[in-house]
Amino acid sequence: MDADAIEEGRRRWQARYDASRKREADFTTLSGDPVEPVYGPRPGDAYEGFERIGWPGEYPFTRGLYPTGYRGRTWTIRQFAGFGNAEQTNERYKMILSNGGGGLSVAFDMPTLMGRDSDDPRSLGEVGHCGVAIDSAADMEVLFKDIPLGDVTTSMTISGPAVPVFCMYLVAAERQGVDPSVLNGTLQTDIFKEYIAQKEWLFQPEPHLRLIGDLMEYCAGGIPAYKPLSVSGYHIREAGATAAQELAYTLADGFGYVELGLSRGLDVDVFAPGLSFFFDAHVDFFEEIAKFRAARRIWARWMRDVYGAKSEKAQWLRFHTQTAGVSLTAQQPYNNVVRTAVEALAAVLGGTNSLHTNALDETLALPSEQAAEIALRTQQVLMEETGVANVADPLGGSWYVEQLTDRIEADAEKIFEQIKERGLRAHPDGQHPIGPITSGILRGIEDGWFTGEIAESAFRYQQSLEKGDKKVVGVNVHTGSVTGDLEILRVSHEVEREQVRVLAGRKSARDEVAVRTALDGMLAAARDGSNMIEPMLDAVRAEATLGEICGVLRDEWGVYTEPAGF
Ligand SMILES: CC(C)(COP(=O)(O)OP(=O)(O)OC[C@H]1O[C@@H](n2cnc3c(N)ncnc32)[C@H](O)[C@@H]1OP(=O)(O)O)[C@@H](O)C(=O)NCCC(=O)NCCSC(=O)CCC(=O)O
Repeated sequence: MDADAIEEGRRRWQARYDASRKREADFTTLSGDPVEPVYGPRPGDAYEGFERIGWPGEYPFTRGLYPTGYRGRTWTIRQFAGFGNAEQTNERYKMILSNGGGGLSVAFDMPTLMGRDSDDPRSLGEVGHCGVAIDSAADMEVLFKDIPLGDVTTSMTISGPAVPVFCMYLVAAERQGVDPSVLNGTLQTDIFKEYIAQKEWLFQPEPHLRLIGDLMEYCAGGIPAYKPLSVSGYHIREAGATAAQELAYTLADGFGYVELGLSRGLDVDVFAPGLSFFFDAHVDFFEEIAKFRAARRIWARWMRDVYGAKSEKAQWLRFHTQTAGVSLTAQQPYNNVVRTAVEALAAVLGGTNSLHTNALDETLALPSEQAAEIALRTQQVLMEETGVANVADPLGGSWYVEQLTDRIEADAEKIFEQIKERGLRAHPDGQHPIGPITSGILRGIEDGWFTGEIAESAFRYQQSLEKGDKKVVGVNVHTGSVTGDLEILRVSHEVEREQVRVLAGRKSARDEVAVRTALDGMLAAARDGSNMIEPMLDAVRAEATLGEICGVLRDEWGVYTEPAGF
């Protein structure tokens, strides 16, 4: 790009920056010297390929979504939390919010993630262990007791039974007297990544996609700020994918949901802002920063050029980041604080919108209160002390980071081509039921391609670790240690007994006829193809449990069994 065009861009950025609201904060270095909100080429310098980098707040958004960067608003500190029953988790949320957490993020226990009630025999031993147990709207009410749902953004990490859980959240809001249309938050809902990596699905992909389409339609129509999908690379990466695979599979999944919305006749400029993303921040500092920058650029280009999005918000890739659980070690666990800080810094330099920092004890158990506090404080040290929120995309223009960004983007584009080819193998006539990328994803799930590719990458990394080419402190290098064991959080099995007892009480107190009638209404909608959200809300209002709702649908749609692969 020639020097004049760069200057014109700088003037455009400056005008938008001047017109934007900024935080009341001291934007100088520790020594008191002023810093600019963003840096670019020196005036008069040309820069080849600058259109790929650009200025913060404008297409292709490589440098961030806002002209102000974090001067307008810092990232949301959103710590993923949940354990035991709704009451215990509610206390943890109040602790997080009173200590400066900016939003909530619900971790559910395994039975809830699989759409089972706490009294289901398959739930035995798992209730309240890896997250909070939620059986019905009554639990959801307790979970958010004294937390005004209209004022706090809440993320819920659940995909298989995401839609009934969303209905419970809506009913909890109704019972607080909050108008559901003002709710703002995020539901994970990303079923593609369940088949690819996380493995917590309920049905075959098609009925899941139908439910997701219903949800997108419902939110686009009535809850404009709510994000019904958090397209997740985190679990794909944690399963062993490379940075480029994480990026490409996740963005492809996102394209799949866009194709789903379009196939339902929805307006891309209306529903696309409801798609958000969730990435891993692994320990290779610069590669991660490049990955985040490439993510925004690729998404904006595809949304504009392939799917016809005209509004900026529909071209924006907004993302949450979690530091890499898989990088933490049980050996010398205090070192995990350092790893997490480095990973969190990469997320921030990559312009994350929201961030979770892992606790140092997470390889061993759910975080203790002390470990959870250190994780929270890690973000606050970055935000308040280091000056990283002063300048937008401070690594923009670094030869290394720009080349890494280009390389990861090119790698991702190659993977999109492979996915499209798989789609064409499934539909050689080019007649795709939802869209070309979706066909490729479904084919890749069916024939085990994604899982195979991820397993290959995981295997290669493990080999290099075992050969000592890659090093992990405390594991294959610097293994001697004088630090003692950690106190870890243990969730008592008493929680399970109590949850089952409370559930039995609620079931005996409800109007059984109302429950049956509502479940029948939901089944009728499942059969006649109409939008299922309203009838599901009725079932939830009648205190039908998660297991009952999912049970009706399992009976109707069947369950999914993964094909064996070698
Ligand atoms: C979009 C995100 C990513 C973030 O939403 P947030 O509300 O926190 O932030 P945001 O949208 O960026 O910002 C809030 C509002 O401020 C505005 N805003 C932000 N920065 C601004 C700036 N500089 N100038 C002007 N406005 C600005 C935004 O446009 C938005 O307003 P408007 O709303 O008006 O636009 C959302 O989807 C989210 O919260 N995701 C979290 C997902 C999550 O927690 N997942 C946990 C998975 S945990 C998991 O899977 C477990 C893994 C494991 O451990 O196993």
